[in-house]
Order: sequence, then structure tokens, then C-alpha cells
Amino acid sequence: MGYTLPEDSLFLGFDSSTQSLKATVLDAKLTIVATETVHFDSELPHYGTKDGVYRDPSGNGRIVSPTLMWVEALDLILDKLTKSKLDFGKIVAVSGSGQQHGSVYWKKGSSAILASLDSKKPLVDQLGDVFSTQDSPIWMDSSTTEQCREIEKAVGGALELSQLTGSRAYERFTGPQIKKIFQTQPEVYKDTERISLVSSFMASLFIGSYASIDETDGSGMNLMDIKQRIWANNVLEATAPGLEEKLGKLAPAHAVAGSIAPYFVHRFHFKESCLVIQWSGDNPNSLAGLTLNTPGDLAISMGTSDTVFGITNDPQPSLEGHVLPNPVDPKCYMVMLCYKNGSLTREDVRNKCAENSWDVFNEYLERTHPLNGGKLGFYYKDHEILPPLPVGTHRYVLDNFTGNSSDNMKAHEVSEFDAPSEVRAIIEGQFLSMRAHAEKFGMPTPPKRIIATGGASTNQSILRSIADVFGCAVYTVQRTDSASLGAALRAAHGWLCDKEGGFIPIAQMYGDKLEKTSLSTKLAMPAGSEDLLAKYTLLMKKRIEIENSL
Ligand SMILES: O=C(CO)[C@@H](O)[C@H](O)CF
Repeated sequence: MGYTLPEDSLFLGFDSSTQSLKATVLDAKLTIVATETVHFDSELPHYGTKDGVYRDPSGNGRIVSPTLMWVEALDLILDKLTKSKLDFGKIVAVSGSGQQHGSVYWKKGSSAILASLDSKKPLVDQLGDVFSTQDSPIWMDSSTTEQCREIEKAVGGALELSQLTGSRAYERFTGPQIKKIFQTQPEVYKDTERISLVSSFMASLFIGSYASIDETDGSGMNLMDIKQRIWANNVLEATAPGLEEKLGKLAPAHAVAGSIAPYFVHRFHFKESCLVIQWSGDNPNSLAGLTLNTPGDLAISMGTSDTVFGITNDPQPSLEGHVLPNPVDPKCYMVMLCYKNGSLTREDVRNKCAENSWDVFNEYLERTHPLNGGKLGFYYKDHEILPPLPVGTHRYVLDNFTGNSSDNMKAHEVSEFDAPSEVRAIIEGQFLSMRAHAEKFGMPTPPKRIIATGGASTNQSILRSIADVFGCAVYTVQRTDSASLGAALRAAHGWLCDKEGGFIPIAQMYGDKLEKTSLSTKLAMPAGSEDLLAKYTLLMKKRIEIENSL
């Protein structure tokens, strides 16, 4: 028996990601009743982004996105939902997902503008002058290595920082990004009254005041004590002066951020009582959207970034990977690995080797065989996070590789592969790396099952490769956009917790609904053979050996 949600109610979830803004609407039975998308490059071309971002042409690793583009995308998606005849008056809670680590810098005096928006005008016409810098650093940026080392040094080293905040310092994390702004644009830092994450920034728009940073997305900043769920003063001091005041207070991800602002009541006819539940990061929302609740499960999300994540009660922060509070269960944690070279890098190989066509790409994957004849490829279109390697492509062939332990496993570098082998190399190589680093990070091996999500999870050949490399069954959920689905679920969960006056395990909200709705996972690919798994284990070990030499 689970808790019931008000029969006629709707729950609205967003995902403000690198390339698009998506929305999912759930009814009280947790079935999807509406979805919408705004794709930044094609629908907001006047910002001139490529893949939703600006890459600094100097090659210094700086990657940002125009903050106002995210604002205008919200105007657009709400107009689309209006045209789809969505009854905003039935929405009882809103929540959302934002790309992790990105940061927004509100100029002094902007809270007054935020609190008095004119419902007769779109947001973009009113927020053009509220940011102390127009471009937000995002998770793809890799220009803060110097700041990372300085922060780690100040707190006693990389491992100490990881044990305190859940991660060693990473270039994309918000703390190093803030430190860089303080050091290189002091006037911007001085003129900033509030620093938001993408998640809390979007929540701020909905409540008409500065929303808290939630404890889950906050763990992606290198600034929060992961156990106490408070700002870590020693790291704040090592980052920038007066930082705590600019960050505001943290809040649990399931907490109410505030009631919806009058702007949305008057312009879109939301009910005044509609609650805004804290927004959080995209991967934590995906964890909720995949209803990941068994420690033996692993999720693989294949999007602009590729991530591997699972849940644990006993996190072991280390020099690789990340530990975050679980957004739908404050008692347990989420563990995660992140790769920057995800869908954009696969698209590059598709364009170079498979005639710009996924059909040709998939045909090549089908045509080639597991283990790829011992061909190993390393494809870094952007500076990679895991391992932290610069832009570049590397190809190796293992001499006479059969996958038997007697192989001599000598590898030699080559300048190119035939097109079908290149396709298999980028797919298989990513999963070999994921398995190796997941095992190193203490994730379940082999996992009880893998739940795959993201655009690539509709590709059966890719799911086959995951099942072969990991040696376990692969499941998928009907919706590949698990982040905005997770956000809508968290809107319902947060609403329920508020009504019940305290935290309710999200499973009690589901009751027996899960299997009857599009939230249920379904078997998409059985496990590969034991023999093949053993051969992949050998190939994986060789890959890591080569990776360490790059
Ligand atoms: O950096 C990441 C996670 O640590 C990425 O998955 C971003 O959240 C993608 F938006």
C-alpha cells in the first residue's frame, strides 16, 4: 500500500541540460501525460551555440553557455506546453534537473528584479541585465587545473578533499570555477550577490527569489561536507572570500524551495498553491527517474556526457569518481563516474566513418565481432575527465589477440582502423573503460543488472555490447529522457513529503504503481556468455595498461 496522490493532480518536471530544455508531466498514477523539448542550437539560433555551448577557440579548455539562452528556453517550453493545452491549474508541484556543476552569477540588486517580474512580458525581456557575467561556465570546461591544485593543496591534498566533499578537485566543479572567476575577473565576483547552480538558478526563476542549492547537486562543487551536508569552511576559504554569503543555505533535494511566483500564476495560470521542489543535478534526477533502489543495480546514462552510477550505503570517496547524497533518500548515497566524450564524440565517429548515418553506424557495429580483433581506440574530442587526458585520438592493436590467457598481449599503435572497426572501437572502448573504473571505484561487479538510459539506449547493438562487456542483463525504461522524468517524480515525492510533514521513502509513493506505468524497466538484452566475459576481462586490463601510458 503506497501513499496516494490527489486524483486530479499533475506533476511537472524539467531537465535543463547541455543541448536542450525538456519537460515531462506526470498524472497522479505516475503516467506520462505530456512531454516537450526546446533544442538550443536549432530553436534559439540567435545565441549561435554549437551543441548548446561556446568553445573558446584558443584551445584553453574554456567552455561556457549563454545564461540568458536557458531563460529564453523556459519561455519557449512553457509556451509550447500552453499550446499543448496543458491545464497548469492542475499542477500541484514542479521540480527540475540541471546540468551539474554549471554556475550562474546574479548581479547585486537582481533579487528585487526577480521578485517583481511583469507577467505581461517574457522572462528574457526582463532578465537581460541581472547577471554579473553573461556566460555560465559549464561541466565541459577544463580550464581550471591550476585552481584545482590550489584548492587541494589548501585542504591537505586530493584524497583529503575527496573524503570531505565526495570528489577530489575537478576542473568542471563549481568551486574551482568560482576561484578562477575571483582570480581572473575580480570585478565580476565583487558585483555578484548570489551564485546559483543551473539547478538552483532555474528553481529561483520559478519561486521569484534565490533558491537554495540542494545537498545533492551541491556535492558537485568541491565545497560541501558530504557527511554533514553543510558548506566546508576550510574549502570555502581556499576558494574565494565571502563565498558562503553568495552561496546561501543548502537544502535537502526533496525539500520545498518555495511556492510558485506570481509571474507564473498570472502568465500561465498555475495555482498559487503550486509548490516548487528543490531542483537538483541531471544525474541524480536520472537516478530517481530510473527508480534505482537496489544497491546491486548500475545505471549507464549515454547523453552528451556518459555516466555510470549506482547507490550505496557505504561510500568510499577516492581519487576517481564522485559520491553524492541520494536525492530521494537522504540516508544513502549515489556513486558516479563521468565521461566528457559521450554522444558528441560518437557523432564525430559516425560522421567521419559511417557517412553521417546511425543506420550505417549500427550496421558496422552489427557486422564487427565482440573484442574487435584486439583493436582498442581512445577518442578524446574534448579533454577527457576519466582518465584526465587531453584532446587526441589513439589506436592500438593487440598482436594475434584471441582473448585466451595465453595471448602475449603485445600492443602496437596504428594511425587508423577500417571504418567498421573504428565504430566498434569507440562503443566497446567506452564500456571497457566504464567497467574497469567502476570496479576500481568499488561499484558492484558484475552488477546484478544494468539499466541503460539516454539516446543511445534505444540502440540494440549498443545494449548487446554493454551486456557482453559487463556480463549482466541490460534493462531500459520506456523513456530515454530519465532526468526530466525523474524531476517530475521528485516533484510528486517532494509534494508528498511536505504534505506528510516529513521525509517519506519514495518507494512508499510508488506503492504498486511502478510496474503499471512507463516507469517500469524492461529486459532489453540478456547477459553475454561467461567465456566472452573472461575475454573482455583480459582486453579490459590491457586497455587500462595502455590508458595509463597515454
Ligand atoms: O559533469 C557531469 C556529471 O559530473 C555531467 O554528467 C553533467 O552533469 C552533464 F550535464
